[in-house]
Amino acid sequence: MAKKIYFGTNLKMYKGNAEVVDYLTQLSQLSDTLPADKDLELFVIPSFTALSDAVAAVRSISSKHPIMIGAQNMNPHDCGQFTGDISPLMLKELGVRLVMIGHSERRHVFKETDQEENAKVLAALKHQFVTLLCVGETLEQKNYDISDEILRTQLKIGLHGVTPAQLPLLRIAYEPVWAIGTAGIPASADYADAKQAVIKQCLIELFGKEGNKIPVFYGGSVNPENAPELFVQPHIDGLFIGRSAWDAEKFYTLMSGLLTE
Ligand SMILES: O=C[C@H](O)COP(=O)(O)O
Repeated sequence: MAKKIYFGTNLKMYKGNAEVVDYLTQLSQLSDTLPADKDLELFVIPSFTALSDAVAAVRSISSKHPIMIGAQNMNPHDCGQFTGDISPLMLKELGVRLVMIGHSERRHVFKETDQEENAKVLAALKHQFVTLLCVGETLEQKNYDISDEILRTQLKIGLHGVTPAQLPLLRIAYEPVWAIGTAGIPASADYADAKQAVIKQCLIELFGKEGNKIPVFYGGSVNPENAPELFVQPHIDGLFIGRSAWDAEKFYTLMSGLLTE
């Protein structure tokens, strides 16, 4: 069977509700024209305020490749005294299917720890969300040549207590912090692939041969120029894109170019 291919985008704090609905309407129509014989998982992760209408928008358009809607963060508790936070039950109620945990901006701007990411991962899996754990080293850590240790630590703590039965819901995104966003320097395909191999090896150590089935994506300044080389790397199962995917047509063009090559 052909290998499953993954494409996703995190809209960060850039699109309001109306803009997300327009974007998803356009992207759903376009995704329907992507090659029907490809096994694709497409996901879009908008801000919390757009989630309800985002779910409705993708449900209202039939596409051969439906888009899964995800949340950018989640409190691990079902309810409680956590003003300003959003619980798994609230996301479930809206029909959200995926939760992203430990994005670089959550870790470095909001100072979330590996232990906090672990509590969120366990809660997301308990509630049957597709659970996307992001990992990645900072430039300082890269310069100290401790990237592998950092990735292994983030995975070993972040995934502590995950059971083999939960693995089909798990996704990992490797996003080197220095490669992300407007100030980011894209990782070379060789570097990205080498780190993805470290991640895959660690997943095998944690979960045995089932660990090798966990999809691992690359993210960090993916663009139309570097996507083709990244996409064909042996340890990269999908691309997780920011800026280059925020225009539906450009995202579609990037995906269709890779799928028809
Ligand atoms: O969540 C997505 C990543 O942070 C990548 O963003 P970027 O492609 O704009 O660097």
